[in-house]
Amino acid sequence: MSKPQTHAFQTEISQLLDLMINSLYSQKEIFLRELISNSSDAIDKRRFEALTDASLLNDEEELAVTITTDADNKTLTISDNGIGMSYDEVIENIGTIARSGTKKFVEAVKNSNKDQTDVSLIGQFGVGFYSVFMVADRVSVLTRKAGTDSATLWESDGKGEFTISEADKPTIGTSITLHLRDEETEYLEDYRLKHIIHTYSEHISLPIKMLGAAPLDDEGKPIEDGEREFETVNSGTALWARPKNEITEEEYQSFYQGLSYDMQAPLSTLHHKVEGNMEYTSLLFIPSKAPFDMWNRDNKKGIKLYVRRVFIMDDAEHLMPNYLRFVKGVIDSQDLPLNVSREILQGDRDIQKIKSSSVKRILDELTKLAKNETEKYQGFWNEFGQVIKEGVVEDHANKDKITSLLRFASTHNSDDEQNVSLEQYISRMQDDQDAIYYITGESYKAVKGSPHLEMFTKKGVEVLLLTDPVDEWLVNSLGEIQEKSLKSVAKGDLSMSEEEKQAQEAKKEELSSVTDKLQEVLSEWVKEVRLTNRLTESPACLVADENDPGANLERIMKAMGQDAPSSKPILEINPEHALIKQLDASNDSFADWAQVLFDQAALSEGAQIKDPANYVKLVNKLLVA
Ligand SMILES: Nc1ncnc2c1ncn2[C@@H]1O[C@H](COP(=O)(O)OP(=O)(O)OP(=O)(O)O)[C@@H](O)[C@H]1O
Repeated sequence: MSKPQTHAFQTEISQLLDLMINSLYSQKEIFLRELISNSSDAIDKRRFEALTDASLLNDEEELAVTITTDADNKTLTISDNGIGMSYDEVIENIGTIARSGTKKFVEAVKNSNKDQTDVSLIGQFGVGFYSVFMVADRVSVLTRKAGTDSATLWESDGKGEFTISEADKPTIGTSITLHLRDEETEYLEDYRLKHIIHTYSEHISLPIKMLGAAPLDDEGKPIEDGEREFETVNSGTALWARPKNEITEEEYQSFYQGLSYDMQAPLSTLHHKVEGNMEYTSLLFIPSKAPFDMWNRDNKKGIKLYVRRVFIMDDAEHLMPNYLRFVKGVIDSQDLPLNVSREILQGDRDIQKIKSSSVKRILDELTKLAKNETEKYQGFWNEFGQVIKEGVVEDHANKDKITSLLRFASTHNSDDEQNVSLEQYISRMQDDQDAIYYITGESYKAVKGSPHLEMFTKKGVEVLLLTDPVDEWLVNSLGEIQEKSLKSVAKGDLSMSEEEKQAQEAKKEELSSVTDKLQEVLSEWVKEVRLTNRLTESPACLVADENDPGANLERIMKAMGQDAPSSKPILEINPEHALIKQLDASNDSFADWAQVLFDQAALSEGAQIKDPANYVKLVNKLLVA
């Protein structure tokens, strides 16, 4: 047998271990949940691989997680008969390759208070195994991969290095032994361990076994040396397979926590058993709070696929659309073949049907909440609204339903809460109003103060205030709602009454020398200069041509590192403003005034000006003139 080899932990893992050992003080018990969850994954994998290679599983063997303690040596051992790891896999999986979540986790813990939020991050970031160093000062992993004869022993005190060597192990699977710190011996107590298992791992669909009590003699006293038998301490069954009316709220909640690591109760629980041509069970949860990684569109989705109670795969992307990536749950099919692959799922008609029914259930539930429990729905919208908006673009079949779920901030309200539905907006529209008006921009403050709103405010016309990046795509995808189209207040022409048109024509004549000259000196920056009917207080504003992308979309595209087709805006001037009235095309400083006017118009809609230093110079020059 070869000599043990010593390896250094990868830097990020070292940092993580340092945090585990020195900074995390609360809820240390979750290390057990992490190990049980890894064991359960490993057993699922063995069962799955045995579907194509029957030699990997022997019918008599009961797949289980076993927990034993040794009080004299202060050790706790968690064993499973899962898939196991080869020598190379051990090196890779524990110690060498940091998961993508590791760095983020280290940063998140460093930035947070030392309270329980620290620890609740562990599961979410997928850095589970290393949590053992919160309670142990030495850990050994003995593992043998299914289908092989050789085993591997990994050992470490968590301080920078680990050793690895070839070893003997009579059975397939993994045993992890924790040498508990002196102050952590509570994890040798059966009642404590059972309590943790009930709290966190009750619904793992595998038996978790511990030694039962000593047998009793004829007088009912425990026989000290009597042989103790292993007993299953969790319910060990698939919760979703049980009849709905036999499942308590607490059971649903603890199952949800096992799936999501979210300590809060879910907003809604949807449990359905579908029978008939296609049989399946779905248990879906809508969380109350957004997970930290919701914005990562490549991230795992929360649906686990089972076939006849056999776990097939996690993050089954074909079961939930992207915009519902926050939904967690299980779908268990009676009909799919056990060897179903991702490729097969992609084109499978039954899967499509399961997916569309699941989406319908979730959207119906949200519609119900929006109608009957507005406060609860508002809480949901505040957490997940931005993601739901993606649905309008992504899911044409359900566009109407999703549209009715949308909520926006509006000039009708005095704060930035997104709580106005399109239906409400339409019900408040003025008699002669032909469009749903909106403005997009970087922040609530920027759009609320935008000069583009001046005339709308004066006329009492409501404008939706859109500041989420996705809104730009949303407004383009929405189309007509109750025969009303959406119109940006910062694009194209605004409709005018006959009277207004005539008044503007007259002014146009009067100011033609000014507009022509402005057009000439600003030709590098603007497409056109024209009189406005949008402004009441400001001298000028920039608008985009009807079919141009607009300043906000260009800004967002640039921020995303994409090439934004840049288009020149139209400068609109307010003939009633003193500054415009004073403009004299024959004045020597006309070009300076024109530049200041243009830059101001950009600034007031929250955009950046191209040459700020020049702007300051020009303003100062004009101030002292
Ligand atoms: N009991 C085990 N049997 C087989 N492989 C294991 C076992 N425990 C851990 N591993 C391997 O080590 C890897 C790292 O485990 P770790 O708990 O750090 O992260 P993870 O399980 O991938 O993420 P998460 O904690 O989010 O589930 C696992 O992905 C798995 O490949």
